[in-house]
Amino acid sequence: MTAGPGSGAATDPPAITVGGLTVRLDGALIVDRVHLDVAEGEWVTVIGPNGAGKSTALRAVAGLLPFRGTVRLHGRPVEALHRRERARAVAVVVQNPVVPPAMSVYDYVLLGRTPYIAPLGRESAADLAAVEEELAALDLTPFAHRRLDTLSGGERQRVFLARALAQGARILLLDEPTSALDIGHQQEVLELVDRLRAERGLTVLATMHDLSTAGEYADRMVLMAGGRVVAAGVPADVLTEANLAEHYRVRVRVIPGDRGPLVVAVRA
Ligand SMILES: Nc1ncnc2c1ncn2[C@@H]1O[C@H](COP(=O)(O)OP(=O)(O)OP(=O)(O)O)[C@@H](O)[C@H]1O
Repeated sequence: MTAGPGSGAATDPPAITVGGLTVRLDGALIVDRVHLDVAEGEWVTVIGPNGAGKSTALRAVAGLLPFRGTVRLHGRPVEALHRRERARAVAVVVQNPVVPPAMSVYDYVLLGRTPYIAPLGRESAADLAAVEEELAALDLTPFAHRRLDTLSGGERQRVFLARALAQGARILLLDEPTSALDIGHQQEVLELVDRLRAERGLTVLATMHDLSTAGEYADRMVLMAGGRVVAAGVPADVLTEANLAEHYRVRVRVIPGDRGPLVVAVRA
């Protein structure tokens, strides 16, 4: 399960190792003994119906939630990493982050550089250059001085991604990174992440609802339902009519496409 394009040398630990991951929230079992390895440079997307536990699993991998089991990032237990170390190792784009509404886009993206700035210190020229690079990469330069609360949903989503990229982490966790984007920006953002993955050797673990798009970009997919992994493998093995009918309770047709299976819901 760890093999895939961009895998590191045989002796390198996977970028992400998850073993027996179990999360309870307010006593309820939300993630149930999940195992998953993501190789360095690989893109794995977690799919599954609403409430399957995808976001919770992702947040646990990021070290943002207490869990049982193991989560290792480049071989190191996530809970052993200090805050700054963890932020240099893994950047997360959560769904609907709480943001200071009056903050400018520039200052918000600059927050991504916090793990590199000494406490009470000032940002360096390299920090400012990193912010400008990510703003340009996401077509956000014209918005640099706009307040966050004046942006459209899609513009905000690109700002969240810019902040995560500015963090310079080699692992990117993306929870529904394109849910607020129009089809053009959806493709633009995913292409950008894919290009940066190749250029910077990033490892991507994402959750997505658009199954065809998810299959286009992922090396491997994981289907979760009821907190458990119920299917895993290359997109063509996971995006099957039988899997989707069973776990989404919908009739679908899966058509072979140039870049992966195309999934279309059909009326009962
Ligand atoms: N504090 C909590 N106490 C109890 N249950 C919770 C708590 N927080 C979340 N849940 C439940 O955990 C389940 C999984 O939520 P999660 O957000 O991980 O699912 P998801 O697969 O990402 O769903 P979606 O596709 O809707 O975003 C949901 O049923 C949710 O209601």
